[in-house]
Amino acid sequence: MGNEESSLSRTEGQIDGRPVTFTLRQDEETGERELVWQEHENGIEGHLADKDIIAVLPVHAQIPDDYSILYVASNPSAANDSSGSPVLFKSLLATRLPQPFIHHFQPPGNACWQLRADNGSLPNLHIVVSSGSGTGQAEDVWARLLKPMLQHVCPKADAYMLHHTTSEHSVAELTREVFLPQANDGIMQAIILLSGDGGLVDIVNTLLEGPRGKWYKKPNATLLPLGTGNAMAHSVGLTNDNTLGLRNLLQGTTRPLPLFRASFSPGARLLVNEAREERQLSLLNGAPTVYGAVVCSWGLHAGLVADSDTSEYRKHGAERFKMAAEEALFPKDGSPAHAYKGKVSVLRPGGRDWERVNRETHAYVLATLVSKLEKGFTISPASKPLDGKLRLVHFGDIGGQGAMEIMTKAYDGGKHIGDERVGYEEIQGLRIEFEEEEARWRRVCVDGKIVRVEAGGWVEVRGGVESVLDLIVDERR
Ligand SMILES: Nc1ncnc2c1ncn2[C@@H]1O[C@H](COP(=O)(O)OP(=O)(O)OP(=O)(O)O)[C@@H](O)[C@H]1O
Repeated sequence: MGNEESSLSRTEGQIDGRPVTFTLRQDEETGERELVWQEHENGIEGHLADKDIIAVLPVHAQIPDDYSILYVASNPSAANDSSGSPVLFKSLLATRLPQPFIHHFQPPGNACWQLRADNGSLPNLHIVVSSGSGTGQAEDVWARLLKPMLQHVCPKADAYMLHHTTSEHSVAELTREVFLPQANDGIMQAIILLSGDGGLVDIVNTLLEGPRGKWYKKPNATLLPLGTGNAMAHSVGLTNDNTLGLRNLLQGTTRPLPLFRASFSPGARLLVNEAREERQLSLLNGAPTVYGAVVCSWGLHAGLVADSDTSEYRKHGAERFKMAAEEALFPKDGSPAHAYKGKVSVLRPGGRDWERVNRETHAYVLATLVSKLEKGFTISPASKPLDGKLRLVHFGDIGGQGAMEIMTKAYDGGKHIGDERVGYEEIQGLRIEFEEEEARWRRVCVDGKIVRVEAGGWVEVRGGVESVLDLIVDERR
């Protein structure tokens, strides 16, 4: 958008039928941009911040001056209700908007929203409302944000299938029963996921479990970030505005979602139901296997994700990770932070041999495909959205205080990688052989899921898995 002085940035028009003067403004200090209008009749001023705007859409080809501005406004009742949608859907009808504004917010010609129909047929659109994600906002976000927006942009508002999760198995079942068979039939599917990283990972794992035929057509998925960490959403930049993923949904294009594979020794089990139960993992060539798009870790990170995965901790949102970290680094019984025993080896890009990390004990071993694990926590600053590069972050037993210093630097824009105690590099593979007696020190985190490995067991992580899903990302940001 231009500045206030440009003639292009000031027009005479209408807002919901009332004559106004539009101006584009940019705050000199913050750089934040907004559309401002002043009503001719009464001088009342209105404004819309750039960050609140979802899209600007033409109303009809025969009335080229008219556009709908779709935007969000904060939900006043959300302050006292942790399951309330933080924002609500709104729209305005605007006539003769400044051209730079239209240019900036009109979805590009290749935006997926317009491509979601195959050969002119209706899009096969699925909406997955994951009621157990995060602090339980998905239902209200569906009702007060996404649904009204779909009714606005989609002339056939019932041309979608709505799925509400009822258990931790819901997304996997839906994928097994609907997404995978349809993909194998060559049907194009678009999935809008109101969830955290977990929903995405459940879909990917189930797609990879089943046989994929010759006609397999990758579904595309878009996220409304309603989990706790929302690592993928933060890392691809879709939380840079206030629209809870809606701008990304209307303006983004498809990109293959890179994946890694974590293979385990035969006794590895998935922990569920707050670690009260364990489940078998799917087998690939006889080895229990999980796929991930975000992170595979052992040590402090895996421990705090596992320990904080209770309904009591979940009430605290992303704070739960910090609370569990505090307890792990400075245990209440006064004991030191745990030194994790095991052999860690890496396979470097282009290398053929595994190379041992020269250390007997470890505090943090984490391989990731993304830059951020939660808002502001930049674990891998070199990672670019969906670049498919697996990176390792690791450090040894440096005590609770030392680990806290490193975590604090990670929250400060990823400065930890400049700390000499931290190892950081691109890798092709990671292998850990566990040398711990106690089971809780043999827990591995794969995208929020916790796998417990048997005594003397191992895990091996490899990048470069064939993508089975496209993610919608607005790369223009
Ligand atoms: N209705 C439900 N009942 C029980 N479990 C559910 C229900 N809906 C979703 N779940 C489960 O809750 C978990 C939510 O995971 P998700 O990743 O979406 O959110 P999160 O863990 O809060 O966020 P993140 O992974 O981004 O930190 C998943 O394991 C999912 O299977």
